[in-house]
Amino acid sequence: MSLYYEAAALLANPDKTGGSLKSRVYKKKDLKSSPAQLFALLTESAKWSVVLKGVVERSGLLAAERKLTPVLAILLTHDLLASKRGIAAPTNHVLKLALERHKARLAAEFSKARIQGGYATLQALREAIENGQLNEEERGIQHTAQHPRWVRVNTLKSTLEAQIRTTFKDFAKVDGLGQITSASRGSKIYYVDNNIPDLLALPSKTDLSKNLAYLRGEIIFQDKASCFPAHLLHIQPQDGDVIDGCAAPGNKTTHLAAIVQNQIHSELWPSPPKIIAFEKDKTRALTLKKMVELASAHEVVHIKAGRDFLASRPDEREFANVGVILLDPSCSGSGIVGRDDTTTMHLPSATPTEGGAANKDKKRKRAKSTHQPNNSTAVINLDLEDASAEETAAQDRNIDRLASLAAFQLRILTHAMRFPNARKISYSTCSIHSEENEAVVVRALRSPAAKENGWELLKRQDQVAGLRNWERRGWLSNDKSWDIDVSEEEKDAVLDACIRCDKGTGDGTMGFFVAAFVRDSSLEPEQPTPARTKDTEITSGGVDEEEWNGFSDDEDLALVTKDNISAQTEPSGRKKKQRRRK
Ligand SMILES: C[S@@+](CC[C@H](N)C(=O)[O-])C[C@H]1O[C@@H](n2cnc3c(N)ncnc32)[C@H](O)[C@@H]1O
Repeated sequence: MSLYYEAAALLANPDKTGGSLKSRVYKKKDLKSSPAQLFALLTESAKWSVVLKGVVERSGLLAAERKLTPVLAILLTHDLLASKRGIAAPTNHVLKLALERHKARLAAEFSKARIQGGYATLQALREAIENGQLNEEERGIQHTAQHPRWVRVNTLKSTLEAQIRTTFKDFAKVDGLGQITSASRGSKIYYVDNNIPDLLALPSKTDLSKNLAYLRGEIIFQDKASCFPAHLLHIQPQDGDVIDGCAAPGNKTTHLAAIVQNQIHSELWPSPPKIIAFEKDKTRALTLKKMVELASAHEVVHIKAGRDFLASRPDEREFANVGVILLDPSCSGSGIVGRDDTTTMHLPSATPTEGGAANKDKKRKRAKSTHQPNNSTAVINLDLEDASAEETAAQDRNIDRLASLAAFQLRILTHAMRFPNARKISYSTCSIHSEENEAVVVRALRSPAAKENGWELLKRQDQVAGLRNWERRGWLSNDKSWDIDVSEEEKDAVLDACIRCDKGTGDGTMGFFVAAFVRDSSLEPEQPTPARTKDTEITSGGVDEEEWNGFSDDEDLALVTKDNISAQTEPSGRKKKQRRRK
């Protein structure tokens, strides 16, 4: 099989092998071509596909050459037009012959696209592609603002000042984010964010992956929007313990830990607080553990590996001092922007005649994949590395999927509302769909859990300064997303309390949503009732031990035991005293 057929087969992935593109290429046993050559061909072609898609479409290549698929067309035109080596096949190879027949037309279309895009030379176009500065629009290639590389300084290990003095000593400070999003490759500049403390923006392709500060966990790559939930909770010493209900890979958990740790020396803090981090998926819990340890958050964070937050009992003694809950549940991921370790292959559509009945019988060979040849917006999204993302980007807006995600998100939110001493909850998603966002918030407010326990939305005027001033508030992505009877006044109040980040804006964030709930302070919380013996058995030692499938030194179990002991010996006046201080 030629290099190109092998590459196309790897993309089509008919066996549905999991993992990143890199692991699929390098782990495949029976390859004829070299894995390095295959990986380079696929990733480079994907980068260039933003330009090559239009070139192939305008040349009529797919209509004329029936043996070509959209993927093969991109791979071959890449090597023909953009690679110094040319097409890696013998002169008489059927694919090479097919491309050679259209070489003049393809080259002309390629030059036209380059000139229309404003690139005087091929080298200039190459640099723009390397920098990810091109975006596909209907009529050609366009420049696009770059998504910054956001870096949160982990104050558990370092300070903003120390990082500026060391890691970023060769970088110049700029006053506007615009200078970061329009910076050219390799620019050594940084911008200190004015909404979130200890957050820096750097030009998109700044590679810090081998930097010591990153490897030591002193800095963490975290999108600005993803820092909103922990900041919005505005945790105070008297708030008690914190639950992170959906924790892996741990960006928000470690952010919470940094916030809590900064205040730990406060006299107001009645006892060392803990952050209880639930993660249902055992594999992701391992990533969480690594991240927590690297960030030096392990003294504060107690990981509940493989544990479902929905199965937790709010009235367990262990949670008696939980005053704050952060919920960042699984969502459609529709707000995610391409990470540096992802790439997209844009596929050319076939000619208008291709989908016609006459052609249907011709049984043309087309690689099976997520794309359809006649879909002009067809893309294949590729994870290059086996990185652990907060969420996986959604391919489409599937109504049924949104409805089931929204039902799960509502369940998790209303479950949190039943923790007897909880006073603050944040709810966030990296989705742009209001079905998963504003609609979940309204339904939660209407739920018995909210009404019985006196939960209401944290109004904009009561939000922490950096987020009160944030201009992007809630909105409805479509009228049907909110099929609840809500007065205009109520709707305005809800939308104003909700915070949005939109992708592709000058804010340089991903698409994101967050809202916070607070408890009506006139309602005295119920004293937590000790869980019955049977329930204790269900949620502690015995079952955990059976289910445990992760770390060998079972710190979760140790914690449960310790907490149970401390709960039993804790003076009962402590919680009352704390509440009086509020
Ligand atoms: C969006 S991700 C969380 C990202 C994380 N908050 C961060 O900032 O790094 C959602 C996580 O919740 C986990 N999850 C989903 N349902 C859960 C449940 N019922 N209990 C605990 N974890 C859950 C998923 O496995 C996934 O790792």
